Amino acid sequence: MAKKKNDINKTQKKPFKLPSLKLSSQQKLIFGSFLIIFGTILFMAFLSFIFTGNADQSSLSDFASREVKTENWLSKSGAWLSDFFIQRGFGIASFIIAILIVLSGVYVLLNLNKTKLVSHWFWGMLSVIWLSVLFGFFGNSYDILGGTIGFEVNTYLQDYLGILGTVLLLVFGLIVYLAVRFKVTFESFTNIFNSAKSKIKDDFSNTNDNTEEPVIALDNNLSEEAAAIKSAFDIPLETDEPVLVKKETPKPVAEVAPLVVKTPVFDEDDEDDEDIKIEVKKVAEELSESNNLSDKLVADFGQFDPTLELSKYQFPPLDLLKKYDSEGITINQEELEENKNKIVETLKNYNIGIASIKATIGPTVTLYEIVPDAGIRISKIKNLEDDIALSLSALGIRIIAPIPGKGTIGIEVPNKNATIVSMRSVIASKKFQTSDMQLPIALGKTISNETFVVDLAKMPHLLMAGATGQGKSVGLNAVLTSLLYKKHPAEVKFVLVDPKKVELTLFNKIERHYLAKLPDSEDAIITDNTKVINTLNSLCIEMDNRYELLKNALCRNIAEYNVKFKERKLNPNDGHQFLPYIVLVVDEFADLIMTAGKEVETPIARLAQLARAIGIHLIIATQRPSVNVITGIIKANFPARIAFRVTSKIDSRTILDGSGADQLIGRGDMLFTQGNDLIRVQCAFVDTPEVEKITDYIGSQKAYPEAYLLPEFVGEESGTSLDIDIADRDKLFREAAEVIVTAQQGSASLLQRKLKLGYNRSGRLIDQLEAAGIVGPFEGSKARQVLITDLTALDRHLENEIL
Ligand SMILES: Nc1ncnc2c1ncn2[C@@H]1O[C@H](COP(=O)(O)OP(=O)(O)OP(=O)(O)O)[C@@H](O)[C@H]1O
Repeated sequence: MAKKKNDINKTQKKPFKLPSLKLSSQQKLIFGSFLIIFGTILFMAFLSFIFTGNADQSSLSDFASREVKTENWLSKSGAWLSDFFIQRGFGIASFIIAILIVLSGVYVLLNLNKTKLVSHWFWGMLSVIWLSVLFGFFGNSYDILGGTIGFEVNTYLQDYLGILGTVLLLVFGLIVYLAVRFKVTFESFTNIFNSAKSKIKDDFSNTNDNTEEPVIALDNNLSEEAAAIKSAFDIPLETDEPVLVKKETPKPVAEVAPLVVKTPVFDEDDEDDEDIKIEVKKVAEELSESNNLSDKLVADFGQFDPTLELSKYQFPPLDLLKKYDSEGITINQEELEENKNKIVETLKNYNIGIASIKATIGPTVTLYEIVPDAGIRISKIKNLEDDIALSLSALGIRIIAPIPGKGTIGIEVPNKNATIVSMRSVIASKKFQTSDMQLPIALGKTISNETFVVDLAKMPHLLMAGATGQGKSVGLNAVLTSLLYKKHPAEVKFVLVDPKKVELTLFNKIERHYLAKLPDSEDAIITDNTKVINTLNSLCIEMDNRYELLKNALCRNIAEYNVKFKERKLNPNDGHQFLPYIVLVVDEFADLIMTAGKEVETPIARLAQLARAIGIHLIIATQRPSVNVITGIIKANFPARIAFRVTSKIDSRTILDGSGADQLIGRGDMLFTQGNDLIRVQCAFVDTPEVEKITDYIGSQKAYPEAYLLPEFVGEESGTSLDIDIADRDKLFREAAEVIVTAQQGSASLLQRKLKLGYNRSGRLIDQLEAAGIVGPFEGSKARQVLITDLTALDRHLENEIL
């Protein structure tokens, strides 16, 4: 068994592989052009040698001497090279070598298939040898024809085979060459012969007006053999009328009979069979090509570039952002010492000894890490928070006991002079510039003065809370600015909800670049609460539509989907398109939830639960982080939270599930969490004039014809009660009825799938169908009963309704 396997392995030919010689583009240019020039030099020298070879004969021995003149076009080198290749080598067949060298140069330069080049060299050199041996016959009178090698090999062969034997050997060599190289067969010879013959015959018949007689006469003159060859060729030419005449003529019947037997047509058929085989192979190749249509498209047009429509778009330059004088941390040694002493003393007062203390200076706070003496309870230090704050006479002291993963206790003490973390410094940081995150946000700097960059796509939604005046709006602007500096308008769209009507208005200028809106709305920035509800529901429809696209494309998330689309594996005719990320920003969420309640909460919760995979991300900011604003369902779906300073411990608990936010010092001092650790960050500061400059810069550039349009949402006003007026029915009512009747299944999710609708609209459609008596009432988890049996009955039902 094993042996058999081995045999099989042996018989399986491994494809010939050239040793890979990797050349850089520059090396290819140098090497390729060298070969082309060298080959051309050889060619010119050889050509010149034919005329000047004799004259230069004598000068070759004095190659080194400058006085000796040569007549070759390429002087001494030309004369020497020609003598080497032609006189002492292969004779005039050496021209082929020059051509092969030029060809090699072209292959290297254009990076063509090297296996083909090897084949050219192999067959080229065989031709050189064959020709030089052939020309060797004339070596005595014209020695340059075959060169020394050709002459010597020829005479050697003649010694053993004689002239005739040598000629036959060369003919045999030629046959082998033609058969192997050009796949010439015996039939192709006969075909050439036949076609020549038929041409003569055609010419002959064309010159005679009376075609019938001479053809018969010609046939009569044919020998049996010749007639057979003729018929072999005539049969495929169906329009060849003289042949028909010949077949109908009774006279040559006797000849026709053996024709059928002897006719080489069958041989030709056999050959045809072989051709068919070859064609089958071709079909297979074509098939494989069509499978890799996307590869071909990518090879022809390159990957799809979503930024093409605004290919000249310029990202805002760094100069638009302000530099601050108070930037850069200055270490105030005195302050450090003073704080350290106070900490040590305070702890000593409570009998807590310290083994070591270390300080890390951040932009707003300094972290003192202490290692207490062995045997000290951590809770004891934690309880001293207020006492330490008192003794340091500073606001915003936070004790982290212990610092996760470090085994030390941290005491964060605000610096006397806080430094501003400018947006410019975080945007310019290497960490942000080189990040390959999908939606990178440079939030600010950590306590150890490192730039803090997070990926919104990973969060996947963000909840921001903080008392008024503590830096929320600046935080939102920092988030939006980060995305503007990193993402092309084709890659991200913002849906901005701003009930305060002032904070986000600046972004109006980039409406046609970066904003998304409802088809019928005038302003892209939403300030009206009813419009917010429509927009949120529209986003839900967009989400459902995107899920449908992802499902059809067999992708798990938007990143995979977009990669597939860029690789041209998804057909735009099937509704596929490049999907930009959508970032929904809601400022003053409290205001919204107070006025719209469940109507806002439901779509927000739905988006928060489901939208992460399809690239819709939510950022919600609120002043009042109370439980009736940040409800359980919202909290559960927003694992990433930012807390600016809040006024009470309760608020801190609502937003962070723990205290800490109440001990912040304000002005952009914040705590960030993504589920586990709390990270203290100084938010980057971006002022309104800076945002204005950025939006002006972007707004002045070429834009899309309009903002990114979200799917249309038919609002609740269209009614949900069961006594729905016929005129108020949804535009898709009839279609929905047909879907339900055809499937005999009264479910809203069926409509959602088939008509690509959102949850709410399909629910409303079902209500309307119920009101129209097409489906039965709601039956809990079961699908509703369909009361109409088929489409004809449905037509009748709807017609009666109108009457
Ligand atoms: N990151 C920061 N660095 C320095 N100063 C800041 C920072 N963030 C905010 N501030 C200061 O705090 C002030 C108020 O900030 P901001 O307008 O963002 O507060 P807010 O929380 O949005 O207030 P409101 O809820 O009333 O709109 C700013 O004008 C600025 O002076």
